[in-house]
Parts: sequence; C-alpha cells; structure tokens
Amino acid sequence: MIEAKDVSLRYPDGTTALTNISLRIEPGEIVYITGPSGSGKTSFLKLLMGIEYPSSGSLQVLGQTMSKDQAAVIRQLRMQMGPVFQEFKLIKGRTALENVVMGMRFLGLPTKQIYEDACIALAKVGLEHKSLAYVENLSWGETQRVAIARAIARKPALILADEPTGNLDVENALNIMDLLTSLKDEKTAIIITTHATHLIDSSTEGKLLQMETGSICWERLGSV
Ligand SMILES: Nc1ncnc2c1ncn2[C@@H]1O[C@H](COP(=O)(O)OP(=O)(O)OP(=O)(O)O)[C@@H](O)[C@H]1O
Repeated sequence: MIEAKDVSLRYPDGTTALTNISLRIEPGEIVYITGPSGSGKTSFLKLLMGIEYPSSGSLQVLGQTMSKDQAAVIRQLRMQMGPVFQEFKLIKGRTALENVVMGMRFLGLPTKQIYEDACIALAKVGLEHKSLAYVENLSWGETQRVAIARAIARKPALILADEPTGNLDVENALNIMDLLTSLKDEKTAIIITTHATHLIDSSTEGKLLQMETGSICWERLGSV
C-alpha cells in the first residue's frame, strides 16, 4: 500500500524535513508516528497525500508513484484517502452533515447515496444526534469526530490523521484513538501522528514509528 525507499524532503527554503525514510505499510495496518515537534511527522503525511513530493528517493502510495509530474493522477488518488488534518478545517455556517457531504462531492455517487453514507459515517462517530448542528456550535472533540466522519464517509483505503487528539483531555483523546483504530479493516491502513505516547501502551495494536530530526530512529510492533 505504501512503499518508501530512501525518501528525503527538502522544502524550497532549504529546510530538510525528512532524510532517507524507508518503510512499507500494508493494507490493514495501524501505524502511529511519534516524535518531537519539528521531527517531520506532518511532512511525511504530506508526502503520502501528494501535498509535497520527495526531493529524492522513491515513494509509492496505493500503487502510484508520488512525483510532481504525476500531480493530475495524484489528485484523483486523493479520493481514496481520508485525511484528518487540522488545516482541512470544517466549514462554518454549515451543519455537520453538510460538512461530511462536501467531502464526498467528487466521488461521483448519486446524491441519495452520498447522504446515506454521510449519515452512516456520522453514526459511526456517535454524532447522529448532531448531524443538523452547525459545526461552530460543537465542542472540540465533536468537531474532531465530524472531521473523522468526513474522512471515513468516502470509504478510503488510507486514513491519515495528523495529531487527531490535539489538546483533548485523556478520556476524550482515548475515545478518538479508539474510534480511529476501530475503523481498521483488512483493506484500510490507518496512519496517526501523535505526541500522545501516553495513549499508546502494550495493549495497543499496531506499529509505532519514532521520528527524530527527519529520520525514523526506531520502530516497534504492538507496544511502546
Ligand atoms: N512549508 C515548509 N517550509 C519550510 N520548512 C517547513 C515547512 N513545513 C515544515 N517545515 C519544517 O520541516 C520540519 C519538519 O516539520 P513538520 O511539520 O513535519 O514536523 P512535525 O514533527 O509534524 O512537528 P509538530 O509535532 O510540531 O507538528 C521542521 O523543521 C519545520 O520547521
């Protein structure tokens, strides 16, 4: 599903964000990426989404080579991804349901099915009772759950969540983590960046990657 070979990323201002990242992620895997601020976690997710491109090395995502000359194909590929990123903000003045539906606009599905799938996604995150609430009237945790509903409603092959627990308290953060990991199935990989290593313990299923200054410094299965 994802194969990175010696991938580096240098931003136009000369900052090297990632250095020689090599990894494989298979369908059905849950991968947590942790590391200090500035270690390259978000930059790596941006490469996976085709928001940035590798400066060197090779990266395949869902069978597609991620390179600038493939930008048009990569825009289509994004329909198979469910991003939960802070910068893809929900649209104020619109309801939770409308926000989820907007994330599905380009799927080419009949309108009725879009609304049905959007309602199912909101139910999955426990927010069916808030589907007609304006997003600016929701709590932070509820807003985050709408963002997750928007990501999963399009039934993506790859869920990419950047710091999904933000500054939530432990109980709500655990709920968000449980929710994300419950979305795993044999076809969907889930990648979650987080500072919150205290939420990951020996019972946590998945792979943990620790980043330091642009490199993966260790990786473990199953526990911290
Ligand atoms: N658009 C950009 N242009 C130049 N440098 C950037 C850009 N985006 C990020 N960086 C730099 O790349 C490095 C990695 O940043 P990145 O956002 O990937 O880290 P992070 O691990 O996600 O950090 P945080 O935990 O604080 O979100 C940092 O040094 C950052 O300043």
